[in-house]
Amino acid sequence: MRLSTIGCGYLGAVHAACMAELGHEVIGLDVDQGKVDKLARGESPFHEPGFPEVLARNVESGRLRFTTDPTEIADCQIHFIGVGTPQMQGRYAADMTYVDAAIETVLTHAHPQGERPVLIAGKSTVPVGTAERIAGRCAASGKDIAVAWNPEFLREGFAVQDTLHPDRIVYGLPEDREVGAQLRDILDECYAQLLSEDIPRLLTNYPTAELVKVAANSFLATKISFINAMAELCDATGADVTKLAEAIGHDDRIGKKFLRAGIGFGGGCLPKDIRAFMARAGELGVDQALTFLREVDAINLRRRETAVDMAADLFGGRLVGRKVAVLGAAFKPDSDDLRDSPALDIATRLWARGADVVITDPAAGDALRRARPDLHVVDTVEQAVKNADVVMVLTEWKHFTELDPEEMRPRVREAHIIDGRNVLDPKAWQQAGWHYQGMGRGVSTW
Ligand SMILES: NC(=O)c1ccc[n+]([C@@H]2O[C@H](COP(=O)([O-])OP(=O)(O)OC[C@H]3O[C@@H](n4cnc5c(N)ncnc54)[C@H](O)[C@@H]3O)[C@@H](O)[C@H]2O)c1
Ligand SMILES: O=c1ccn([C@@H]2O[C@H](COP(=O)(O)OP(=O)(O)O[C@H]3O[C@H](CO)[C@@H](O)[C@H](O)[C@H]3O)[C@@H](O)[C@H]2O)c(=O)[nH]1
Repeated sequence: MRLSTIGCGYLGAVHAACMAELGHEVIGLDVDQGKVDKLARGESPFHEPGFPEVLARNVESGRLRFTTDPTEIADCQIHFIGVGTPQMQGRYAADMTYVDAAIETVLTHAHPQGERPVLIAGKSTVPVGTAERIAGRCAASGKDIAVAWNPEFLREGFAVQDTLHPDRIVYGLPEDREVGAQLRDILDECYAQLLSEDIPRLLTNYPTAELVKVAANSFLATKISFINAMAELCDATGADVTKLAEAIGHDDRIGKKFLRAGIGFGGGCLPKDIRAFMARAGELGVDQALTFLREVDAINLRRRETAVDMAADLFGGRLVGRKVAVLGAAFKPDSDDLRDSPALDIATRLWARGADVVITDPAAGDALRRARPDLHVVDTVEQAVKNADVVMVLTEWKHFTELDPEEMRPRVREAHIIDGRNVLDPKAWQQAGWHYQGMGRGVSTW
């Protein structure tokens, strides 16, 4: 099939390359000339394991192309919408201007031919009601262009694997059964190879598909904030939240995943998605249903200040003149994404309280230098920790979790380590002479 992906960021570029990997002919359209030039050369504009290989292979084969010229999407059967839906400045709601612009691009340049409608398949995370609104806009255009909502659940760091082996596929379809069945068949043809692997495929109406996405992210965010609330209790009582999470996680009904306490969640999805969901619930007059998400957000943001206070408390509450080595800038390991990164936020707060902050990240260094020229960014852990008064592990890159405390000890001025992700072995660090502090990890011989 001939497909387009409108928006070639973390989601769209990976989706485009993976669809080409499935044998489709794909054109990726983006408004960012620099990004398109890189992608067209087969070079990844961001850090995502496994993506460079899939990208290069499919660009080379000619099945995958990238452009800024919208006329090139004319004869595609499906247009996947993967543009951003960021939080609006100063508000909780999602900024829908990019989605609306992408839809206008398709309506202007797509040329439906033959018996089947051209399909707009929305992958961006949007407020419930968007698909219906866009379908209305398509109908008004007079062109034979229809809409399905096909939310994306990939995780950064696992984007290729998650796109090629998703744990479920959801199609939000129009209520008209005949039209809906036609759109279902078009998507089935696109995903035939995935569906042959018995991946669950759920057919829903538009609002259900849109809600599935934000409900999933709200649940994940809630799980993380729940365990971080428990971390606060652990700090107040000397209990160990990592043991607590392990113990409750043995109950299948709770499960072990997403119970890692620490400095909390960030990234381009969870924080802005729960806020946009609350804003939309308010518009729908059901804001009370989601007031718990305010608490989820508040608990999450509190973790960042808690980490800063932990560092300050080591020096009687004053960070002025203290050298803090921050290990990690990206919002999670195996990514260079700095959007709403707890690590970067903490580094900024430390700096604002007068600390001499030196930060390093195995992948996000260049992006960090561009985004934050005010911060002192270095290439290596050795440079970062040199003469540090406290070392903070804020992104759990393997590179950091495997650090040797014995080898690190002579490099620092004062041997304080704050484990913002609860990923280090406290005993190993203590035995090497460090004062170790986790987040809600207490001090226990057990
Ligand atoms: N990043 C993820 O892991 C992920 C996973 C699932 C869903 N999502 C959702 O997918 C959407 C995209 O997220 P992302 O992380 O890829 O964002 P991103 O910022 O990395 O990418 C968005 C891209 O869209 C481009 N763009 C903006 N307006 C355009 C237009 N009119 N025409 C063509 N291109 C345009 C931008 O230049 C950018 O390259 C969001 O709604 C997000 O919530 C993201
Ligand atoms: O137990 C945990 C698990 C995660 N995190 C943090 O939570 C954030 C988000 O992590 P993760 O969900 O793995 O990353 P994303 O790539 O943002 O993926 C989420 O957001 C995407 C965009 O909507 C969805 O597609 C994915 O399904 C959803 O997991 C990161 O800062 C993690 O450090 C924790 O603090 N504790």
